[in-house]
Amino acid sequence: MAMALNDSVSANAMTLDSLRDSLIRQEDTIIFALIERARFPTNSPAYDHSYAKFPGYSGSLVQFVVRETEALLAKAGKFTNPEEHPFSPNDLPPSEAPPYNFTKVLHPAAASININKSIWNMYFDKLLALFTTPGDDGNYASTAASDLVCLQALSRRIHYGKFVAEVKFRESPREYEPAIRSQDRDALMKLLTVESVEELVKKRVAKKAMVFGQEVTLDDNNAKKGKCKVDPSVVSRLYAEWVMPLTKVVQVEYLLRRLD
Ligand SMILES: C=C(O[C@@H]1C=C(C(=O)O)C=C[C@H]1O)C(=O)O
Repeated sequence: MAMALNDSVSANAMTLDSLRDSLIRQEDTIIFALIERARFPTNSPAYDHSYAKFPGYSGSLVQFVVRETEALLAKAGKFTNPEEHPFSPNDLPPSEAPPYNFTKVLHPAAASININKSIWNMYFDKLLALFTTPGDDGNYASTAASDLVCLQALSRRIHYGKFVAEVKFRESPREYEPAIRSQDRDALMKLLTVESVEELVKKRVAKKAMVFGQEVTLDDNNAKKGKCKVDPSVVSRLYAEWVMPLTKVVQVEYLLRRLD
């Protein structure tokens, strides 16, 4: 069973297997988020800087929604959890919630790693066009809210690389230490890569997209063998080209600082 890392039991029992279970569960979250976003057409005005002017703000509607939503969630304490990473880190108010003592698993340098800019660019410049249909139905605010759910799910999964790297380091510090001391990114990348696991992930996410994206009917004879709500090959490509490589970038960035 996948448990949140802020559970003290799981912090003690944190293993590569338990982290991989969590990554597997997060696949469901990501795929359902994509399915929800795919209900809307591309709705390009949401991303157009000249579409609207919100008072005191310059930028696209989606940037406005992300910044304002994150500001609210920051006040409510969301980003005090080391699993969460904001997309607008420079504009955030402090938490107004009582502090929670999250179990300290990571090296303190982890806090300086946030690759959401790369995730943002990947999502808007590459992924979005692959799983939405061209068109405009005017639902820009709901579309932007759906985008943020996708971005947050992807970000959480990709930044989980910090915890994966920590466990890999703890399991074999003597293998990692020389590469960390010589700040050798390529050697670290090689050490932490497990191709057999990556192959399974690609196949499993395609299968999940097929299962989760089916039309469910009570009459099996009439079951529509139609299109999936999100193309399984796009989900597999998302993981192969972006999610897993970015997770590994986070792992390398974390390990480079692990002995600071
Ligand atoms: C996350 C891990 O590290 C690497 C990244 C993977 C991923 O992002 O799914 C899978 C295998 C590894 O190459 C892991 O070993 O589970």
